[in-house]
Amino acid sequence: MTTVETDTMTDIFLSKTDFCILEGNVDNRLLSALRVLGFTKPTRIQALTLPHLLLSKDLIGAAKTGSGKTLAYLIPVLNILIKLGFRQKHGTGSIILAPTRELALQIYGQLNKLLAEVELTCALIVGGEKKKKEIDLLSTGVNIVVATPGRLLDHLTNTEAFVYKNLKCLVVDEADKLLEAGFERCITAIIQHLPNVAARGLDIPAVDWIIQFDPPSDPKVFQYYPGITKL
Ligand SMILES: Nc1ncnc2c1ncn2[C@@H]1O[C@H](COP(=O)(O)OP(=O)(O)OP(=O)(O)O)[C@@H](O)[C@H]1O
Repeated sequence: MTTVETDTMTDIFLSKTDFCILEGNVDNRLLSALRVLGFTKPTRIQALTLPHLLLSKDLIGAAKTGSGKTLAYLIPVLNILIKLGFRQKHGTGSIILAPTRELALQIYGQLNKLLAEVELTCALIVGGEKKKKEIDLLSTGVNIVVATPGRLLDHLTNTEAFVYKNLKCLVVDEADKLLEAGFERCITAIIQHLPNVAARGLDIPAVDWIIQFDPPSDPKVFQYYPGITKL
């Protein structure tokens, strides 16, 4: 897709065309999962972000709770890994970070629904669960990891069999909450472990798109996104 095509796709999406517009750009099995879920039209944040994320652009998106942000990033994340032919031997291609177990579980639930017809593997790595079980799981080569920060950092540091050198996407869900919860140091340490992501950092100038149609009431919140506190 060129930029013009990207803009056109956004326009078509915003004029309430359905997910069929993604045919040819998104794997049919993902589109089929969307149909099974009964999702026909993208929400506004999905319409605004999908054309960019499908081109693997870096993006910060802000929209109110319940607006469909999870699918907005899950569809492109899965599509990228499918396109690249990710198998268990390639290890983890995407990490999705969430501030709480509850949110991580919610994301994991949506992820599994989208993966109904796809062979990618996924795991939920959250504090409070048995570490040995997670180590065994990570050792099998898990393509998508949904995690809370503390437990993820623990595995990045201590689990030798955790293969993440092929990582392609890092999603920081509810980044403002992650930092509110005092995780900033932990997230910085996580990013230092990650190839590609660490090299580029998460600086605002390195982000291709910032899509924000429902900004937080206090703009200062943006000062606390990971990677920009030094600005
Ligand atoms: N295109 C769509 N059409 C219909 N329903 C959708 C669509 N996209 C997502 N949903 C549903 O809308 C609900 C809210 O979506 P989601 O949890 O992704 O919102 P969110 O913006 O991530 O919320 P939060 O800020 O709480 O994480 C979910 O039940 C989801 O399955």
